[in-house]
Amino acid sequence: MRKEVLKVDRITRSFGQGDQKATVLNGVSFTVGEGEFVAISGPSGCGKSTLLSIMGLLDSPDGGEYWIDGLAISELNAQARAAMRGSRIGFVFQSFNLIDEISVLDNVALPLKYMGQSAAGRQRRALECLKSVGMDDKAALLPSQLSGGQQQRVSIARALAGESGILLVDEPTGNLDSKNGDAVMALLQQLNQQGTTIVLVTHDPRYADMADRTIGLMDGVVVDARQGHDAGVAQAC
Ligand SMILES: Nc1ncnc2c1ncn2[C@@H]1O[C@H](COP(=O)(O)OP(=O)(O)OP(=O)(O)O)[C@@H](O)[C@H]1O
Repeated sequence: MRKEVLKVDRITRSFGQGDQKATVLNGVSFTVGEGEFVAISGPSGCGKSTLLSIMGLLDSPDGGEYWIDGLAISELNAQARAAMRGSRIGFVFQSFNLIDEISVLDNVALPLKYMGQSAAGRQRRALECLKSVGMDDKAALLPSQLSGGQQQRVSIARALAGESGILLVDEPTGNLDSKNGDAVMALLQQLNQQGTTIVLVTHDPRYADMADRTIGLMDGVVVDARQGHDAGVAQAC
C-alpha cells in the first residue's frame, strides 16, 4: 500500500454571488499515494484547473478539507502554507510562465532563492535539474530563444528544483505540437518512474492513459473515470 500524500476531502468551490453564483466543485474527494501518477480529466470548464489550484495552495476551497502529508491545510497559517507550497509542491502550467528577461538557468534557480539557498547552491541545483530534463546545454539562453517544447522542459526543471516530490501539472501539452507534447509526457513518465508523485490535468485521453489512474470530473463531482474520459474526448473533437 502506498503512503497517502494528498487527500482531497469533500472540497467545494464557487465563484460569483447571488444569481450569478456558480458552483464549480461540489464535494470532490480522492486521495493520491506517494509515487503515484494520477490524471484528472473532464470537459472544458468542469473545474480541473480550479481543483489543481487548490491542490497547489494557490487557491482555497469554500468547504471541505485538503491534506498534504496528513496535515490539514485549513489549520495552517499563511506562513506555514507558503512553506508547505515551497517545500512540497512543484507546479507546471500550460503557458510555461518563464521570465523572459532572465536566463534559463536563472529561471530554474529563482524559486530556490526564496527557500534561502546560497547563490552557488542555487546554480548547482538549477544545472542539475536542467540536466535531468536534457536542457543543460541551453542554460545561458533566454526563454524566448527556445521552442515551446524546450520552454516546457525548463518549466518542469524549475518545478523539480525545490525537490518537492510532488508535481501538479496543468495541461502541459496544451501549447505544444504533438511531437513536443509526446516528449514532455515521456519526460513526466520518466520522472514518475524515478519516484515523483504526479497529478496531471489533461484533455488528451492518450496522455491520461499514461497515468496509473484517471479521476473523471463532471458537474462538480468525481465521476467514473471513463465518463470523464469520454467527455474529454467529445470536447477535444
Ligand atoms: N477566479 C475565477 N472567477 C470566476 N470564475 C472562475 C474563476 N476561476 C474559474 N472560474 C470558472 O470556473 C469554471 C471552471 O474553470 P476551470 O478553469 O477550473 O475549468 P477547467 O476544467 O480547467 O477548464 P479547461 O479544461 O477549459 O481549462 C469556469 O466556468 C470558469 O469560468
